[in-house]
Amino acid sequence: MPFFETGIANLLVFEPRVFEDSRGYFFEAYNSAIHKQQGLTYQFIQDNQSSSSYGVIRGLHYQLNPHGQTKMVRAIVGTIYDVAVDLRKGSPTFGQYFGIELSAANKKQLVIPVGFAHGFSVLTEKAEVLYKCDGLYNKESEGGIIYNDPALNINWQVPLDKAIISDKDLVLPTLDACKNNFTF
Ligand SMILES: Cc1cn([C@H]2C[C@H](O)[C@@H](COP(=O)(O)OP(=O)(O)O[C@H]3O[C@@H](C)C(=O)[C@@H](O)[C@H]3O)O2)c(=O)[nH]c1=O
Repeated sequence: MPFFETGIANLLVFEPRVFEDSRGYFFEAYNSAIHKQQGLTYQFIQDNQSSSSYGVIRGLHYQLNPHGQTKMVRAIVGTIYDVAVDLRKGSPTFGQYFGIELSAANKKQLVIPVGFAHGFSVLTEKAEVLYKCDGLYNKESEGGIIYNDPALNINWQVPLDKAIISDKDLVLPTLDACKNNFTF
């Protein structure tokens, strides 16, 4: 199976089999049957794409239930450091994060279940990120955690004094300040 554990339950890395020949390469970026064989039964209904320059940090974001989203994230241009924070009530890894480089070159994807906050930093001059979601965007359910929460202590792998961050993300609360709102 092309899925690998991360040390956080149900947070998985997907590594597709890549077929290379004289024309270039081919791979299945998503095949629902392979996910079903792994016991993953979500149905993706929204695809998002964003482009960012070096030093951008987006996140950490989540949507509250019943609008929580499973996300399957990859970089199709450049390299990102992708981060998922476990927000699931009662999880032995609550408040812990997993980070991984996802790149156009390594073709890895992070499968992030409902109950995680998600964010990424951009490690190359430019990165384009594509992610599938099994729930639609719901502005009223959006929530987030500040990228530099000392309790999370995320190493974003870019200089934080030069990071490019949206006004919205700069005023997000710490995990401690919002943890009682979670419905996961
Ligand atoms: C996320 C989203 C945003 N938008 C709009 C709202 C806003 O005007 C504009 C930009 O939105 P944001 O600033 O929230 O974009 P961004 O900061 O890239 O938000 C994304 O960050 C990553 C880390 C995630 O995990 C995503 O789920 C999403 O939250 O796009 C949609 O129309 N649909 C969507 O699904």
